[in-house]
Amino acid sequence: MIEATLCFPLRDGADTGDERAGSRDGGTSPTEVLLIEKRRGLGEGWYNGPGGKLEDGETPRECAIRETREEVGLEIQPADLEKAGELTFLLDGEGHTFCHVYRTATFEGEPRPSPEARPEWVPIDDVPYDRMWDDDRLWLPGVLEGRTVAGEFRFEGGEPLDEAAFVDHDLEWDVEVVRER
Ligand SMILES: Nc1[nH]c(=O)nc2c1ncn2[C@H]1C[C@H](O)[C@@H](COP(=O)(O)OP(=O)(O)OP(=O)(O)O)O1
Repeated sequence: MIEATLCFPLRDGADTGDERAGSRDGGTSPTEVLLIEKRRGLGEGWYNGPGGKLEDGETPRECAIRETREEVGLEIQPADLEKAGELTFLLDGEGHTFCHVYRTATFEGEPRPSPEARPEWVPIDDVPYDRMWDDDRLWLPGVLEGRTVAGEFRFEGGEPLDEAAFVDHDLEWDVEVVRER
């Protein structure tokens, strides 16, 4: 099974233009999430968080930090990355991808585009679910509210995964084991 990551940087919309846009202000909830429009590979043309596949010898946390740096140019410290979910994507009954989901409200830098990704801050209340993977509308709202999730999502119809049909799912919320990793 492919092991991959997704990372969702969060900020208060009022911080727009601030160098330290990522730091939370006195505990207020973030209002915007940094999504990317994926320019190539799996899910091309759709919105998602920065992320990608683990490289040899890399931990999921290291992968999420590297992919976020490579795709949108933000720097994240390992301790600032909060584990928010573990998602299993099955294709035709077989494990296809295991995805570690992270979020962070603390990072350095300003998002910039790369060959893989065009970054865009979007209001948490206005995430473009109609331009994302079909499963995202089921788990991303809770992740953006600060919850943890474990999910299994079944696709059918053969490779590639992004052309298969999403058929059903199981979700478990507020999962302690997810938060610990
Ligand atoms: N059903 C799904 N819902 C979702 O939100 N993200 C998914 C998903 N299935 C896969 N992903 C994400 C996880 C991971 O961040 C990414 C994997 O895509 P990659 O960018 O690693 O793949 P590519 O085929 O583009 O790889 P490269 O050729 O190595 O760039 O897609």
